Amino acid sequence: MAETVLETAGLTMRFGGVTASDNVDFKLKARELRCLIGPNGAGKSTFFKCVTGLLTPTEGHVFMRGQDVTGWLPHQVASLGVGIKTQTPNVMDALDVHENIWLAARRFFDVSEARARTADMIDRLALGPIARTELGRLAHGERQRVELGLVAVADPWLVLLDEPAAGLSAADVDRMTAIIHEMRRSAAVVIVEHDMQFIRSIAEVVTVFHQGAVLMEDHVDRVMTDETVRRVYLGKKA
Ligand SMILES: Nc1ncnc2c1ncn2[C@@H]1O[C@H](COP(=O)(O)OP(=O)(O)OP(=O)(O)O)[C@@H](O)[C@H]1O
Repeated sequence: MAETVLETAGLTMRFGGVTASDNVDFKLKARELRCLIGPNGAGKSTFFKCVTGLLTPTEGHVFMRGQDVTGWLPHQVASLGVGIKTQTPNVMDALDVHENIWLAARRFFDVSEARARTADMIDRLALGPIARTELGRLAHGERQRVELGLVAVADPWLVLLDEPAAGLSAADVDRMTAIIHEMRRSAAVVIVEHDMQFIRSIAEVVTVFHQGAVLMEDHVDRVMTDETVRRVYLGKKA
């Protein structure tokens, strides 16, 4: 049976009187892809932040490959070999694409390995034409592609992505999908996403959040046709 790479047990986060994450038990297997969906305020981001170390849960635990990482900071979680893409860009605008990817690779590999991986990533992401362009000058879709490159170049075994398709064109979403599929050859992937078209195109098992708790966890096709999910959380158009 595939190894469980990410698990939460009773994960709870309260902000004053608001229970943003409510006793969430979650399990993800090696090379599994899981989308987290739910309406605004359902608790997806809070769950994501507790898992990535941006927030310390009020109660409960986060385990990665069996290790209790509850309360670890994001850079400590990342040092385990976990790729994290938050909604806040983690790039250096004054440096060019090549330099950004090189720095990300160098955190994990020696000089020659980092050099090879940087070149390979630029090639795979078709970033060659903009390799010497400063990040600050790139279009949104190009930046998102670079940010995914920063995650992928470290060869993570677990990838956590918060709204990777936000604001992307259809062509950029296609590229993003291809990159995610490629990462999945060696990594489990969690994606928090609003874009239903993207979810339909990429998702397998989907976890639906509502009021901080898990409402349903099933294959995307069954989730999309579930009456409760459709009526209450996705709207009739979904
Ligand atoms: N820092 C905070 N302080 C107080 N309340 C918060 C904080 N962060 C989130 N909340 C509340 O927790 C609940 C869950 O919010 P969260 O952002 O996790 O939901 P979400 O599903 O990610 O929503 P969205 O899709 O809009 O991003 C909401 O009621 C929100 O107002």
